[in-house]
Amino acid sequence: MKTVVIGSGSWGTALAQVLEDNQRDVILYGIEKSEVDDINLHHKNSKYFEDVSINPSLKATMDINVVKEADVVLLAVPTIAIESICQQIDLLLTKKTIIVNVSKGFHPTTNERMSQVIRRCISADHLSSVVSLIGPSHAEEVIIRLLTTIDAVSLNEEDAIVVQQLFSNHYLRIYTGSDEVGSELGVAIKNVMAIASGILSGLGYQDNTRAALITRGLQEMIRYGMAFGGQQQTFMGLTGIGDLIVTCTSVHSRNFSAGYQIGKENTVENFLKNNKKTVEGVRTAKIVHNVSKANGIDMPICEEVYQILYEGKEPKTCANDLMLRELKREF
Ligand SMILES: NC(=O)C1=CN([C@@H]2O[C@H](COP(=O)(O)OP(=O)(O)OC[C@H]3O[C@@H](n4cnc5c(N)ncnc54)[C@H](OP(=O)(O)O)[C@@H]3O)[C@@H](O)[C@H]2O)C=CC1
Ligand SMILES: O=C(CO)COP(=O)(O)O
Repeated sequence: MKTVVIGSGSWGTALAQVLEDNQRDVILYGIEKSEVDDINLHHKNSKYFEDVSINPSLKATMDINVVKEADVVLLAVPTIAIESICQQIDLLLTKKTIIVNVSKGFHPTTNERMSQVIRRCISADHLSSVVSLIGPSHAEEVIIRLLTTIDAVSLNEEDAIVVQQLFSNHYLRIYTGSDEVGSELGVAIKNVMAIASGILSGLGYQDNTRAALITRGLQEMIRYGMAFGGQQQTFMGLTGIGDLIVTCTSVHSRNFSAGYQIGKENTVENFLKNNKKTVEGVRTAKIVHNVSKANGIDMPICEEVYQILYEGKEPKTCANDLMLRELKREF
């Protein structure tokens, strides 16, 4: 079974190495010559992993035609690039292919989940199914083979099992799941919560506050997810509380780090001016704001993050406003 991993960034490189470690037939496609050369010539991807050595058998290419022979194509690009990469590869695919999504967020203008974008852009003749490989997993840890568990979520159980078998090994354990809506909404919205968690840390709040944020943030994720047909149980799993914990508590998280800077400076200004990293929660905050308003879903934490990112509200004021909302029962 031939797999092409598209995107030679942090997550694409780490997942391609998993397949190479598993002695699968895999090639990594990238658009950035320096990253591709670094992998092929130095067995490193220094831009993302400094001096970590990667499996020397892993090969990268800048030739997109490699997808022509693929049985599985894994898309490891930011959400904003998913539509264009799907349109590009649909012209090249020659058979029904399993498309693996690992991106966490929504289409920037249609608000679709990633599997919806993929199904819209890849023609039925070329698509076996979409499998989302998602859960608590920082690339920085997977690249050095630290123990990690994630889900292969698909409406097609057979293909979810194919992906589970392909990627599982002694340091990466894959579970399967079928709640596409709940899982994709969970991993998208947790990025907004991670920004909030970083903001609170930057403001100087500590363990009590973070526990409150994670617990009440999970309630918001459940409320939003169930409004669109997600199952409550899913939010208790790897794509819910699992991914929420890892991103709200880790310095590896770009969403947490972005929030930390914003909280520390008590303003979003410098972050918006200088950020070059993939911080998916920024766009997600806007989409969650629009969709929750349109559907009457109460998302107070997400709303304050939106106010900070898009309306210039001061982080300190947001934290105070959240605390002084009308008192109510927990459940
Ligand atoms: N990093 C992680 O730990 C995890 C990330 N994810 C998710 O995975 C997705 C990708 O993130 P991540 O790998 O971290 O991002 P990175 O920013 O590390 O890498 C993204 C890569 O995609 C490349 N790229 C952008 N557009 C295209 C395109 N049209 N065709 C081919 N390559 C393209 C970028 O190239 P260039 O550098 O030239 O822009 C870059 O190499 C995100 O949605 C993220 O939420 C999920 C779990 C873990
Ligand atoms: O999704 C992730 C971990 O599960 C990666 O988080 P960041 O995008 O915040 O780095």
